[in-house]
Amino acid sequence: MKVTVVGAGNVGATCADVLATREIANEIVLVDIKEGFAEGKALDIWQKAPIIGYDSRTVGVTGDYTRTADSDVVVITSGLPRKPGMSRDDLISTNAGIVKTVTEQVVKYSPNAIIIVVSNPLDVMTYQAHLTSGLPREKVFGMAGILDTARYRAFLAEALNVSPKDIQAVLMGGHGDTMVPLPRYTTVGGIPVTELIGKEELDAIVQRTAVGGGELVKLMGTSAWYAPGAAAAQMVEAIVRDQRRVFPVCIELQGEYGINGVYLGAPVILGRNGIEKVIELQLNDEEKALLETSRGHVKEVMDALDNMSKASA
Ligand SMILES: NC(=O)c1ccc[n+]([C@@H]2O[C@H](COP(=O)([O-])OP(=O)(O)OC[C@H]3O[C@@H](n4cnc5c(N)ncnc54)[C@H](O)[C@@H]3O)[C@@H](O)[C@H]2O)c1
Ligand SMILES: O=C(O)C[C@H](O)C(=O)O
Repeated sequence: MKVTVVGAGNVGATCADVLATREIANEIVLVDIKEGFAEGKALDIWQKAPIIGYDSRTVGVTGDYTRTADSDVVVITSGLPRKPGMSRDDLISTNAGIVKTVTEQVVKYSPNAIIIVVSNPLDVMTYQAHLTSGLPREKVFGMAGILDTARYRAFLAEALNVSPKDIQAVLMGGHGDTMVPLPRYTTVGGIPVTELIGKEELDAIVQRTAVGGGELVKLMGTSAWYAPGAAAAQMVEAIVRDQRRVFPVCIELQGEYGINGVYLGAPVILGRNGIEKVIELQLNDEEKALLETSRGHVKEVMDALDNMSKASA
């Protein structure tokens, strides 16, 4: 299997490193626009192979998409990360241009690839990749839900003093402060989380999760990369190994949850064909209201992207 990761910065290089270290693909191509940057990162990952013991080949290129030809999966991480004081939406004008150019090159050389978008603002950059590639929603979708649920699971594991491996959870909605927590569907080793933790503490964890990206931006001056890179690699793994994993993924809803034509996080089955199925949960009135708020916010930013595209046409 051949996997391309576009953007050899913090998230892209971490994703490529996890793909190589866990031998998820036998050939990994890292692409960046900065001269020599992807080549250096790929060489460094390859030189780690004898130490850790893996044989996935990593290759880096500067803007040479011929080297990415016939990739099975492409992960797009190119674009600016936010700085303290910024929202993800503030990145839209720069990153839309980058995601558009990159997607054009990706589909030119790998027309059959499945595309996973990571660049922010995530839901709208996934929409941009969909518009540019013309691919069906099953083959172009975004990574955010695995990261958001991982944060939630990590906070819960800390609060309950249990292994994060035993916490199962799902979140929905846009990747941002309007994400939709679903504590009703959170279990700890099969036990509903509400039996193990009080409402106040759980609400505080949900709130911390919603602003989890911002917490890290404040601490580091730029956004997170270890968990995001690993989350994108986990999606690649589900596809190349046809695992049919159940993950929350950013996908264009086409009537599910009563929503049409908006990119939002929802639980799906992920396998060899990309999105194998969108799972429709029975939401209660409170959850439906939260999802509607999230839909409204993402739709506004999608409309802003449409207006930008019209203005520049
Ligand atoms: N979806 C998520 O959950 C999530 C999580 C973390 C970060 N992100 C987003 O991912 C993006 C990357 O974050 P990062 O921390 O890796 O940033 P970074 O600055 O470390 O890396 C971005 C890389 O993209 C490259 N790049 C820019 N334009 C390019 C182009 N046209 N072609 C190829 N490469 C190009 C840059 O040279 C840089 O190396 C940001 O937009 C960030 O907000 C999303
Ligand atoms: O917070 C950010 O800007 C990056 C990413 O979306 C995250 O949640 O870590």
